[in-house]
Amino acid sequence: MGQGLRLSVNNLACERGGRRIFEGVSFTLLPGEALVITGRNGAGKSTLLELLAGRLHPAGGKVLWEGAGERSLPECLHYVGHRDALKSALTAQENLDFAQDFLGNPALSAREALEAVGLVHAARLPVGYLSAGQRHRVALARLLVAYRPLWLLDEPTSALDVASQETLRELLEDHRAKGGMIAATTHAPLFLSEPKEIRIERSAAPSAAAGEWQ
Ligand SMILES: Nc1ncnc2c1ncn2[C@@H]1O[C@H](COP(=O)(O)OP(=O)(O)OP(=O)(O)O)[C@@H](O)[C@H]1O
Repeated sequence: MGQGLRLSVNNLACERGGRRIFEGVSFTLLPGEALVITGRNGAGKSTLLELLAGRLHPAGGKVLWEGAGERSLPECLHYVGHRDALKSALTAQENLDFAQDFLGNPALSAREALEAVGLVHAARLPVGYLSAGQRHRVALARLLVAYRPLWLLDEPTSALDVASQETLRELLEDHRAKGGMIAATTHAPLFLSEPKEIRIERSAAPSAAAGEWQ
C-alpha cells in the first residue's frame, strides 16, 4: 500500500525553551520498516516524534517525505502520544467512529478495531470508565479505523499487560507487512522483527541562546 514512500531525516536538530535538545539525527524509513527510538529520560525521543508529526519545527536539518504526491507528511501519519486525545464522556465505539469520520480513508470499523485490541466488550462504556491500559488500547485501535501509512508511537507498550503487548506487536508487524512504516519510542523491547534503531543522546552543549543548564 505504501509503495514508493520514503521518509528521510537529515541532520535534524531541535531546541525547546531555548535549549538544544539534540542534533545530528539522521535516518531513512521505507515501506515495511520500523524504527525503534531509545534514549534516556529527557533525551528527546518524544520531541523527535513531535517534530516528525509536524507539531514542532526543527532548529536545523530536514524532514523529507517523498512519494505521497500532494499529501503532506501530517496527512499521512497517525500519532499516538502520551495524551491520548480520547473524549472521556464518549464510549470507545463513539471515539473510534468520530476518529474515522474526522480522519477519512476508512479501514476497519470501530467494532472490528476494538476486536483487534481485545476490547469489544467495552465498546459501549464511556472511555472515562476504562483503566489506563484499556484506554491506551482504544487509542491504539484508532490506528486501525483510518489508513495512514506512517505510525508514530510514543511508548506504545505503556500501561499494557503482557498479552496486550503481544497483540500490539502483531498489529505493528501486520501494518509493516502491508507496506506500512512505524517509528516508535520505547524503554522496553518491542520484539519487532529486524527494526532499525536509533539512540537519541541529549546534546552535549547548550545552544547559544540558552546559557548553562542542568
Ligand atoms: N514544552 C516544552 N518546553 C520546553 N522544554 C520541553 C517541553 N517539552 C519537553 N521539553 C524538554 O525537552 C527535553 C526532551 O523531552 P522529551 O519528552 O522529548 O524526552 P523523552 O526522551 O521522550 O523522555 P522520556 O523518556 O522521559 O519520555 C526534556 O528536557 C524536556 O524537559
